[in-house]
Amino acid sequence: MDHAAVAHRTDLMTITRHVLNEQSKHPESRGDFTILLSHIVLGCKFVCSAVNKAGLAKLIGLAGETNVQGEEQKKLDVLSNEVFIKALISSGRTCILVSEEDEEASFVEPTNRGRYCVVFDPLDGSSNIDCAVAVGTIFGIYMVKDKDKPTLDDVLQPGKNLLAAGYCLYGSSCMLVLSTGNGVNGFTLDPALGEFLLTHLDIKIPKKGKIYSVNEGNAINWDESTAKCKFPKDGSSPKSLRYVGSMVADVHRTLLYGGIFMYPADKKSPNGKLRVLYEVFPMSYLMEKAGGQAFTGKQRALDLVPENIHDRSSIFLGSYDDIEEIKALYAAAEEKKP
Ligand SMILES: O=P(O)(O)OC[C@H]1O[C@](O)(COP(=O)(O)O)[C@@H](O)[C@@H]1O
Ligand SMILES: [Mg+2]
Ligand SMILES: [Mg+2]
Repeated sequence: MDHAAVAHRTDLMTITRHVLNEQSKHPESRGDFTILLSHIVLGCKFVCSAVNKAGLAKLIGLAGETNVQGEEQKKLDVLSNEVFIKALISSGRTCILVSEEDEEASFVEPTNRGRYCVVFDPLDGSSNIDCAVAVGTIFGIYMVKDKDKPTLDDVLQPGKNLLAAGYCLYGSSCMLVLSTGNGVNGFTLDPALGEFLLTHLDIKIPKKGKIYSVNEGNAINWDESTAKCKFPKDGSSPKSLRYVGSMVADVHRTLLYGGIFMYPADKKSPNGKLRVLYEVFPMSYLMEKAGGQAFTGKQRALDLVPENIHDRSSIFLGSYDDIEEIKALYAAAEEKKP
């Protein structure tokens, strides 16, 4: 690593400095948000190092427990969950925590409580952990109405009320992609410095893409509209299929290259597979902030109002024009219905 070259770069923007710059635009801000984000960043660094050495540290394989989704938990699911819960509570800025791995929402002790609710998927793409394929962490942040009287309604809010959302990709490089409302930025972890540096400023998804990402293995259970999604309306050649099976990796590629990521509802899973609060909402928020769209097959994903913390939803997200075509497909199918 040519540190001298790095040191001379004027844009040596760390994620902390970026968030502080954002904070300075809000004179009323007390820095709570910045402190919360710095603890999420710490959690991501910890999980990144654990993922990188999973095979060495005997972090491969099952933990021997089953989570509320009925999924067998991987050791890294459990470790990542513990790391984020500890980091979020020790920030002293959180009030309610919702994790994919915990059946119930956690209400932080009043003595150590803050104003933010964090919904998160500590380790996304669990099926890929043991084969060292890219995985990630997904999070969304809401504000509690009254931190002295927090209720589940503070998290069962539509996604459009999110204050911020992001994900951390543990892939060939470790990247944290974040939006606090103004645009989407990407930060790459410099392993030597241990710092996330700004490498992708103001990410904008291409208006149209050549790639679609879906588990084609479910195609047999799809309805007619879903089966048509990969075929561009203009009759040009079908999009190319790319599917990692980790939502973070598939959405990250979609955000940078354009196209569609989808996990549609089907005969087998009438509500789709992905969870509204800590998968669908954060990714939909980022997609919209980057100029794309997120659609459930019926409505704008961020307008959904979840009834339970582990609700699932069908989801199509990606390039603006591609999602417009999918919305037209579903609208046409709706019109044809008797
Ligand atoms: O194996 P399938 O049915 O294609 O599902 C893959 C999807 O499930 C997930 O792995 C679910 O997330 P978790 O790994 O966090 O449970 C997504 O990352 C991914 O998009
Ligand atoms: Mg997940
Ligand atoms: Mg998970």
